[in-house]
This record gives sequence, C-alpha cells and structure tokens, in this order.
Amino acid sequence: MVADAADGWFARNTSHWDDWSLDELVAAKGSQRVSLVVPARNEAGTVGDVVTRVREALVDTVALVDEVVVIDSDSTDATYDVASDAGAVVHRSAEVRPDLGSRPGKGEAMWKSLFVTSGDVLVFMDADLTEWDTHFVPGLLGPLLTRPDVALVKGFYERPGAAGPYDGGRVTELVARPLIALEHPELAGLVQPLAGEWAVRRSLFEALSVPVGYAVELAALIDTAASLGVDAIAQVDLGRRDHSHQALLDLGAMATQILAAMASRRATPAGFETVAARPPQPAGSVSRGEVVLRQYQPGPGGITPVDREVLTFERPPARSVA
Ligand SMILES: O=c1ccn([C@@H]2O[C@H](COP(=O)(O)OP(=O)(O)O[C@H]3O[C@H](CO)[C@@H](O)[C@H](O)[C@H]3O)[C@@H](O)[C@H]2O)c(=O)[nH]1
Ligand SMILES: O=C(O)[C@H](O)COP(=O)(O)O
Repeated sequence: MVADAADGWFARNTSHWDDWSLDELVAAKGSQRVSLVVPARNEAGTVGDVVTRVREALVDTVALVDEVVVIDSDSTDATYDVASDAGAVVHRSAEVRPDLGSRPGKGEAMWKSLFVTSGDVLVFMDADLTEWDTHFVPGLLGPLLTRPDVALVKGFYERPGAAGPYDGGRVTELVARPLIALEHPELAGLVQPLAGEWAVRRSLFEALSVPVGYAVELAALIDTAASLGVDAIAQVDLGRRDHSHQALLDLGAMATQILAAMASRRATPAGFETVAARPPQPAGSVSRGEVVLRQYQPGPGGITPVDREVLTFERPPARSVA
C-alpha cells in the first residue's frame, strides 16, 4: 500500500533536469522573480565558484535568475568577501532584521533570506559543492515554473564515492529515511529528502515554521505535505553532485536537530493554521530550544565526555513576523 503510494507519487512528480530548455523556462517564468539563495558558513574555498558560475550562466547570459544572494552564516573566514567579489549580494545572517535576534544555523540563514530577497521563487543551493553544474538551478525551477500545483521541488543526484550511486548521506540513510518509513510514508518517494538543493515558492516558505539548524529540509517537506498535499512536492534528477563531508560526531548534532523537529511535529501536527500557531519553542522535552548531546572522545585522563549544545529552536512563519 505504502509502496504503491510512493510509486504513484514518484511517477507523477519526478523529472530530469534537461526535461526543459532554458528558453522554455525563461518564457514560463514571465514576470515572476527568481532568487538564488546560498547559505554559507566558512565556505571561502567554494562559494566564489558557485556564485560566479551561476551568475555567468543564468543571470548575465539568460535572464532566468534575478538575484544571487549569499547569506553568510556567522563565518569566521573570508566567505563574505569572496562571495561579494564574485558578484553576489551578501548579507550577514546576524545583521538581517537584528530586531529578531540571531541564532546559529543553516535554517536560520534560509529564514533570514526571506527578509532580504525579492523572488517569488527561491532556489537554495549549498555553498560547499565540489562537483556540480549550473543546470541544477533551471532543473529545480522546471516543475515550479511549469506546474502551478507544485510549490516545492527537491533535487536528487548521483553521489560519487557513496556506496551506491543514489545512497543519501549517513544522516539520510540512518535517520531521515527510517523516520519517513515510520511516520511519514507519504514522503517515501523522495530519493534524497535532505538534499540542500531545492526550490520553493515564497508564498509557501514564508508560511512555514523553520528550524534554525539542519532540520529545515525535512521540516519543510513534512509541513508542505501536511498543508498542501504531497503532490505539491516534486523532485528532479540533477545528475552528479559532491560536497565536503562532515565528521561523524558533527552529524550526530544534525541528526539530533532532525529528531527534535520530528518530535515537535508529532506533538503539533502541521497544517498552515497549526504551523502558524506553533510556538517558536516547541512543547515537550525539546521545549527549551536546545538539547545537550553527550559524546565521548579520548582525553588525557582516558575517555572524556564532551557535551554539545544542539539548537532545536524554530523560527515562526516569516509572514507572521511584523
Ligand atoms: O550553520 C550553518 C551550517 C551550514 N551552513 C551552510 O549550509 C550548507 C550545507 O551545510 P553542510 O554542513 O555542508 O551540510 P551537509 O552535511 O552537506 O548536510 C546535508 O543535509 C542537511 C540536512 O538536511 C542539509 O541542510 C544540507 O544542505 C545537506 O547538504 C553549506 O553551504 C554550509 O556552509 C550554514 O549556512 N550555516
Ligand atoms: O545528507 C546527509 O545524510 C549528511 O549530510 C551526510 O552526508 P555524507 O554522509 O555524504 O557526508
């Protein structure tokens, strides 16, 4: 039954990036504006390439992307200057709407982007890409610009170096996919639910509660399916993609954030009304907005506990913020 539903969704909503020509997409775009948003924390080595290549291919040569915006997420390296020199509009996450305060995290950077971009459609792309191409952006725009019923588009790709070409990463396979199997089988047709390359209509993203950390992707999928139905989500095969990989213990923090966002949604099922009503700090054991993740490392006196504060705080829907 679940398999049939996932197969049906997959057949209806899966495309390949070259299913549309650039000319078709520019025509379908019409008067809508498109913003590319790149959240970046300490990505001075790669963010320049991402910005330069997208700008040359999709801003200067064809008018598909109207602005390339990098949200510098508390970087301590030269990310701001490199992105700026490459031609992006760069904002420091902490300096966007300072009246709203600042939290560390990728989701925070993406939420803050809503206050400094003008796109009717936002395309998100990671800044740490090492193998990728500019067709990622038109690929993600294809379903959004040609299907009014679609509000969110996820990328998926072949991952060189992974055990199997379509394996997700470690958190995808060990946390996200099992959670989907247990609690959100309606999302089982997504090949890479945690992909950082995705596109969304502003009207949807500004109506969603946004976890400040790495749970932003899974939360957006769950809340979109709950609010608009799973057929408002589509996915696109983007070809090959590689990126820099985090250490296992850092991924423990990512997994904790994802599990916390799921727990919060279990307590308050999503839907536009309930999403809007959900307090920024969810009820239950994660209500403090952060949890302590104890991990162990070798130390001078033997095995040493290391406590890591993991932020599970969520931002309310941006449209509810004055
Ligand atoms: O506090 C942060 C942390 C990361 N990033 C940026 O977010 C992007 C992705 O971060 P990364 O640490 O490379 O994530 P991954 O380990 O690759 O995690 C995968 O899975 C995550 C959970 O769904 C997604 O958010 C990521 O986009 C996806 O690539 C990069 O541009 C980072 O610079 C920020 O802007 N702020
Ligand atoms: O997407 C994921 O599951 C995490 O980002 C980890 O990916 P990796 O195992 O490829 O580093």
